[in-house]
Amino acid sequence: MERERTLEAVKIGLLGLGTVGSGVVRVLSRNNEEIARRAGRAINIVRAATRDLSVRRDCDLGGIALTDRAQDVIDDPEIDIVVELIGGTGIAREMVIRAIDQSKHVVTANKALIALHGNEIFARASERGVTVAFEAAVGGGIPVIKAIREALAGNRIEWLAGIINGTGNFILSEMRDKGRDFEDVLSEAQSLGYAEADPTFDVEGIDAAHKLTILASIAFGIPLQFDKVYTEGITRITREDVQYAAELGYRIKHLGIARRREHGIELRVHPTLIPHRRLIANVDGVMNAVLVRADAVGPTLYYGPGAGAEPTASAVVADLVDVTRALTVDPNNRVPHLAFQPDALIDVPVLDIGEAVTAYYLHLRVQDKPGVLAEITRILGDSSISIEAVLQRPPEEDASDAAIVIVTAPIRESNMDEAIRRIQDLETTSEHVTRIRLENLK
Ligand SMILES: NC(=O)C1=CN([C@@H]2O[C@H](COP(=O)(O)OP(=O)(O)OC[C@H]3O[C@@H](n4cnc5c(N)ncnc54)[C@H](O)[C@@H]3O)[C@@H](O)[C@H]2O)C=CC1
Ligand SMILES: N[C@@H](CC=O)C(=O)O
Ligand code: NA
Repeated sequence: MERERTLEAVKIGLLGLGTVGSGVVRVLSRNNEEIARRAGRAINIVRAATRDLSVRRDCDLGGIALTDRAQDVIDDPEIDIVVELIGGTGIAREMVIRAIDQSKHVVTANKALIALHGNEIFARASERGVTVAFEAAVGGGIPVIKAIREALAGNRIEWLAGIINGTGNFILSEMRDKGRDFEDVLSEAQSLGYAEADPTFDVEGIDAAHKLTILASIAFGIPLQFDKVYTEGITRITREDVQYAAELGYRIKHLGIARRREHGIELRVHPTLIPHRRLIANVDGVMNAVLVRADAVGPTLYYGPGAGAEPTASAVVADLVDVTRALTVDPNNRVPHLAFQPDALIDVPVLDIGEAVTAYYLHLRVQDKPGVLAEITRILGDSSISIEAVLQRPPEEDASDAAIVIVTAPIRESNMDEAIRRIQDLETTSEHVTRIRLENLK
């Protein structure tokens, strides 16, 4: 009580008053007292920047001074902590570096910025003795960065797999459960504030790849390496594949997977079949989940809203509380940005996707003739690929070809590439073989 009365409020400068920025203003104002009791002093936003001053906002600004010049917020000598909620890697990067150079702490929700420029930003922050906190950058409101970085610090992490894009999971869930169209659900995700400014980042897997880059770094103690992530989005998933997967006992989810292997690390983002009984297969809508397998604790699962104004604000405000406590108690006693001490990061190679080992779902159309399946199984056998299940559909009325769906045992991706090439070359098969990776996640 004594401390709360004697310490001055921490002064925050906010960059961006869109979906997340407005959420932060609302949460900080509504829970002000509770937050001060946790942080040891009040946390007040005193100045905010937005690109267009005339736009209507979803929050009451109270006494917050407004500007359209982000640099004015940073250069204000009163500001202790800068919150970056503009997004992108242009002005956002410039402003974060400007804040660090003025020895100001930064809180950001910007995964693109951390994945692409985090190595540079954290090095600079460490030199200046400031913190750049980024809990909101992965899994929105789920405290997954904190969990991996702090609560699993006694473990050797073996792998993690996550549904880490709320927009994409919302689209897949609505398409499967309600038969809605892709474009229609995407528009709804945009109006709910879930999607990125450029929604191709969500649907082409780039946003998930940004997040996987960050998760892999804090899980394995490796530098951030976005350019090494193999990335596929959700745009080519068809209703038929969703149905066939269901008949075989699987759900299709868009996953980011980071796995430690003997000679390196797999980093991949793609649609994935998961047995329908797994908890993570039942994570729907805007919810995200990250499953982490570590040696001491075993499997742990982190679940919650992956996007949206207040869930994301929840993570931003938690970071503000953390930074405020560090300022108040002991500025030198900080958790390292990437969980491991900066000089202890190890540059373990990231494996090419051809070296990934996973099971597969294959869907192809074949001429309705005897012996076709035998030819396909021979080719798979030549590449040492075992078959676990087969679904055959008779041709639809008037059609001369029929669908075959095959589930294989785990195999190296390069073996599967070769087998698919040979299957596509057969005269009896249609040119395109759909391949979706399958993970048991045990
Ligand atoms: N929307 C969500 O659910 C989540 C978003 N994020 C991240 O949070 C960040 C912000 O996202 P949103 O709030 O959704 O974006 P938004 O587009 O709703 O808001 C961006 C804000 O930045 C302002 N802005 C743009 N350029 C500016 C400039 N030059 N100077 C000052 N202000 C400028 C805009 O006026 C707007 O107020 C992004 O990095 C995003 O990836 C992270 C987790 C969830
Ligand atoms: N566009 C992102 C927002 C949160 O990170 C998503 O949909 O997950
Ligand atoms: Na988070």
